[in-house]
Amino acid sequence: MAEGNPLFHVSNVRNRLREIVGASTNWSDHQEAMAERVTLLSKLAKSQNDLPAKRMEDSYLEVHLPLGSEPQLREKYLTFHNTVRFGRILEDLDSLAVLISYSHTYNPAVKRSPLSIVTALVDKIDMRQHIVYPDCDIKFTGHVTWVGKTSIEAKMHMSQYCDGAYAPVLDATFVMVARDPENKRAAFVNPLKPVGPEEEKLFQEGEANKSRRVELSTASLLKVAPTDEERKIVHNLFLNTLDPKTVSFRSRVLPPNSVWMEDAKLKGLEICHPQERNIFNRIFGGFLMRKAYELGWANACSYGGYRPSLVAVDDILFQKPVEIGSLLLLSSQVCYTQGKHIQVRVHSEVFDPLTQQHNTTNVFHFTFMSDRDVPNVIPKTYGESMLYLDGKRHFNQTVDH
Ligand SMILES: CCCCCC(=O)SCCNC(=O)CCNC(=O)[C@H](O)C(C)(C)COP(=O)(O)OP(=O)(O)OC[C@H]1O[C@@H](n2cnc3c(N)ncnc32)[C@H](O)[C@@H]1OP(=O)(O)O
Repeated sequence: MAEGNPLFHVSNVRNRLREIVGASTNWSDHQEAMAERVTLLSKLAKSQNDLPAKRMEDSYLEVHLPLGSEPQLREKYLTFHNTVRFGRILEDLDSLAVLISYSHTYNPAVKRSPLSIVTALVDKIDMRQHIVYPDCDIKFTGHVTWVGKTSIEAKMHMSQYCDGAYAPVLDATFVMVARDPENKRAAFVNPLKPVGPEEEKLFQEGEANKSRRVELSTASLLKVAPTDEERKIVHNLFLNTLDPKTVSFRSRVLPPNSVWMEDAKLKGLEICHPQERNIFNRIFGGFLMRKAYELGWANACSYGGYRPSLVAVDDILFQKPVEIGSLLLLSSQVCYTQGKHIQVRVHSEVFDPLTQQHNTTNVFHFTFMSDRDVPNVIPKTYGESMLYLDGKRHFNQTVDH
């Protein structure tokens, strides 16, 4: 990518974002800052054709996280076991994806961007290396790889400096969505013009990713019945749990080396304080990912009896924004296992104690690996069987066989 593109220190990314949208630094000023943003409505493009096409290099960014050369940064990123907190990396990736999207939509004629860019989906994060060292410098790079009318795909890479060179750690693909200044309606983003065969390929992959997402959501088990093969799997799991001593569909016995799914849950609660807000005064997506990841990790750890490593993250869906002040209920479930692998789903919802209403805000999928084979997780109910199949689908998608 082009040389001379901006290079940021990780701690400057969020300051830069605040400047771009004119966000308040104090919670007490947030209403005033929001009122100012409303005046930017007239700056929105009426159609995508009114916006100049951008190139991939226009959004290319490099961000440094100098864990090796700035030891004072380390504390925030350190686990008890002297590795890097992956939840913190998720926060950095989220901020970077937003800054990349703002770089793509940058308009030198306006001081503040009228767009509110939010995270819609973490399509996937592939780990190329399982251990991240807390005392070596980290570098993130990334740029826009595809755009729709109001959505943007950004790909990012993280690498770590070891033995004289940067070695790849992970590749991440995020989908961001542009909204109006009040974050109420979708807003157009600049078209993207790929240059050369390499960029064409990235763009085509982005197009294919979009079609794949549509296909997956059409085949969702929340909408349609499982396939024939999946039905057989569920029926076999059911048959394996029937008590051979009784002629009954009701007496269920846990097979050896197995755990009922209902016993493989871990739950948590977050009170969403203003400190965790994003530049649009909603809860920061990276914070939600960190909390969900840590709960999912703790569940996988207690399930497998060993500290697991992360293999992949896929399909983190941000369905609804989380308002400041919400009670956020997080619920993690081991939903599929295979050999050393543990597939965990974390569901988060806001609960309104006054109306007693629950609303799903996010669903997260994480694949972990233990150092030894783990017990098989077994569904008992039909609903659990669907979670099991969904977990299996996610597992097959992320882990190479
Ligand atoms: C430091 C700063 C951090 C700031 C970042 C954050 O923290 S953000 C905080 C975390 N994220 C959030 O709070 C977002 C919560 N989710 C939402 O508000 C909403 O679900 C949403 C705005 C993302 C999407 O809403 P809708 O589905 O109603 O939007 P709409 O139908 O208008 O679609 C707008 C565009 O988004 C695309 N789109 C929507 N959902 C998508 C998905 N799951 N995967 C891919 N693309 C998706 C559509 O194809 C369309 O693109 P095209 O028009 O191109 O076809």
